[in-house]
Order: sequence, then structure tokens, then C-alpha cells
Amino acid sequence: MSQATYTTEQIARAQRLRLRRSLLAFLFYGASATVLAVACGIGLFPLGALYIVLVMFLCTPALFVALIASGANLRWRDPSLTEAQIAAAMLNCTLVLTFAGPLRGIVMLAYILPLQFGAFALTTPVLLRLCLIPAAGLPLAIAASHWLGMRGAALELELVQWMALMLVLPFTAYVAGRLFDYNRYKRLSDRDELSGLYNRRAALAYLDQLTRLSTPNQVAFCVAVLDFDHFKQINDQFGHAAGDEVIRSFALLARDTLRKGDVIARWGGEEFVVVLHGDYEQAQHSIERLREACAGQVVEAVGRAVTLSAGLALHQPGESIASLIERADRALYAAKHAGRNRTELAGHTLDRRQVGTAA
Ligand SMILES: Nc1nc2c(ncn2[C@@H]2O[C@H](COP(=O)(O)OP(=O)(O)OP(=O)(O)O)[C@@H](O)[C@H]2O)c(=O)[nH]1
Repeated sequence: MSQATYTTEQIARAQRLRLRRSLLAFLFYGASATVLAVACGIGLFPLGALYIVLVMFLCTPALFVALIASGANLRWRDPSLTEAQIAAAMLNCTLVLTFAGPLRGIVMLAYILPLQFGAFALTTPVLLRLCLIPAAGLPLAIAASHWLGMRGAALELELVQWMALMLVLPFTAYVAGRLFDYNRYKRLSDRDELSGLYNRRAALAYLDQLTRLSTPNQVAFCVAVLDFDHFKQINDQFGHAAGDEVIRSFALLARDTLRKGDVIARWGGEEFVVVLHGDYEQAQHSIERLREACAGQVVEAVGRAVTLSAGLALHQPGESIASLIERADRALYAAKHAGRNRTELAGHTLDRRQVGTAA
């Protein structure tokens, strides 16, 4: 598999996610439109304004969905268009506020909602920059509504409400931005830089959690230790960068091949650990599928497939992580000895059974 091929796959996956998120905006706008329609029904929002707002509420998410579906978003610095979508939602909120009359005091709180979508995705400075829209937009909406003769509260009250909003919004932006920082830090500390997989620390934390669950409730899980065959030769023959490429393409293959819920981590060097849920048979199936997929995937940087060997161990109730890994490691050693490109099961006794062989 070439670098270009899996980059395309990654982009397609990210685009699907972005599209799903943008489609969710229809729900947000739909719910807001329903509230406004009710307000209109009881005479608190003008019908003519409702039509204008409905058109905007339909066109705005449709525009973003079209940009993402067509791939035009990929030309943006942030292809998720998160900042643009939040800005658009805030502008729409300003439009509603222009016609909100006596409802303005409560409707202005709706500025907080789009900001929350920026949590985990945008930094505090960007979120604070977005707060400039309500900071300037709300006074403009108030001025326009007074000019249109649709005033809500007394100007003094409107001013105090605006000031209160200016207190709440930057604080919300700050908290949302901190969530982004936390998320980024967590990703950096849990992930292996080269492969993008979980690192050893994250895998150990996950295993620790599982072993705690496993003892009283008998949650079955297995651990596999995987290791590329003759990887030193790959490095010696094609160079370290090509070796890195093998690791990267394997990481992508593993993500696509393993079952949902199986967790793979780069244990170190060219060694990986997979935590597999279910019993021995199911785990064995999953690892064999991965091993076979790896053996069948030509890595462009080296012009051939690179095989791997695996050792699989079923966690015994009360067993420590170190013992579990050691048993899987011993099974891996046996797989290497038995000729590589195969999976060996770690028996609870000394008896080990070969379960997969090279084609
Ligand atoms: N390119 C690259 N190579 C690495 C990395 N980490 C470890 N290696 C190399 O992986 C190789 C592992 O070699 P060995 O432990 O001898 O094992 P092997 O050649 O795979 O042989 P078997 O495991 O017995 O099949 C060494 O040459 C390491 O330098 C890495 O991040 N990138």
C-alpha cells in the first residue's frame, strides 16, 4: 500500500466524520426553528421575520454540507470549518435577536451554544475571537430593532444584558479552549508519534483497567504481542525511513482490520500489543485476520509485504499484566522459532498449540 493510497483513505474517513458533524447542525437549527415557530404562534416573534430566519436556518447548514460533500473544504486551513460554522451560527443568532423584541434577554443566551461546539476543537484565542461577533452584533441588533420600531426592553436594561453576556461568553470560551488544550495534551501523552497508535503507557493504563474489571466479573480478554519478521533486514536493505513506513502502514491496516473494541498499541520499536475482547477463539480469529492482511499487503517503500509473528495469551482471573504479557511474549518467541509469519497460543500449561502458518 502506498503512502498516497492511505493518505486518501485517511482523508475520506475524516471527510465522512466532518459530513456527519455538519449534518448534525440541521438538528441544531431545526430545534431552534421549532422554538421560534412556537414563539411566533403565541405572538412573540413576527411571522415575516420567521420566514427570513427559516431560510437562513436551512441555507446555512446546507452550505457547509455542500462545501464538505464537494471537497471544497479541503482548501481551507481548517477543513472541518469549525470556526466558520460557529461564526455562521452566531451571525444567525444575531439575526434572530434583531427581531426577538421582548425575548431578546433570553434568546441572547443562545450565543453560548455554538461556542460549546468549539470545545475540544478550537483554541482559547480563536474562541475569544468568535466572541467579537456577539460583542459587536448584539448592539447592532438592538440598534436595528429600535430603528425598526421593534424594541424589547428599555435601552438601559438592554445595555446591562449585553454587559452580562460579555461576562459569560469569554468565560465559556476560556473553558472550551481549556478542553481543547486538555484533549491535545491527552492525545500527545497517549499516542505514539510515528504510528499514531496508542503508546505503551496508554496500553498499560487500559490493561490495568481491564484486569480490575476482569477479576470480579470474569470479563474475558486476550493480549497478543506482535513483532515484524526480520525487520532489521528491512532497515539494512531499504533504510530506516522505509522501516518507518512499514510501521506506519501497518498501523493503518490494523485500525481497519481489527474488530471495533480491540485496542492496538505500539509497545516499542517494531513490537505491538493488541488487547482483544472475547474468548481465545474470537481473539485468535481477529489476530489471524490481521496477520494474514499484513502478509498480503505490499508496502510500497520496500516493494513487498512484511510479515509478522504473534503470540496470544488469554487473561486468567487474577493474573497480573506482567505475567500476561510474559506469556504472550513467550508464545511470540515460539512463533519465531517455528518459522515466523504465524500465531502461537500461550497455553496455561506448557503445552502450546500452533494456530496459523504461512501460506
Ligand atoms: N525503521 C525503524 N526501525 C526500528 C524502529 N524501532 C526498532 N527498529 C529496528 O527493528 C529492528 C529489530 O531487529 P531484531 O530485534 O533483530 O529483530 P528482527 O530483525 O525483526 O528479527 P526477528 O524479530 O527475529 O524476526 C532493529 O534493527 C531496530 O533498529 C523504528 O522505530 N523504526
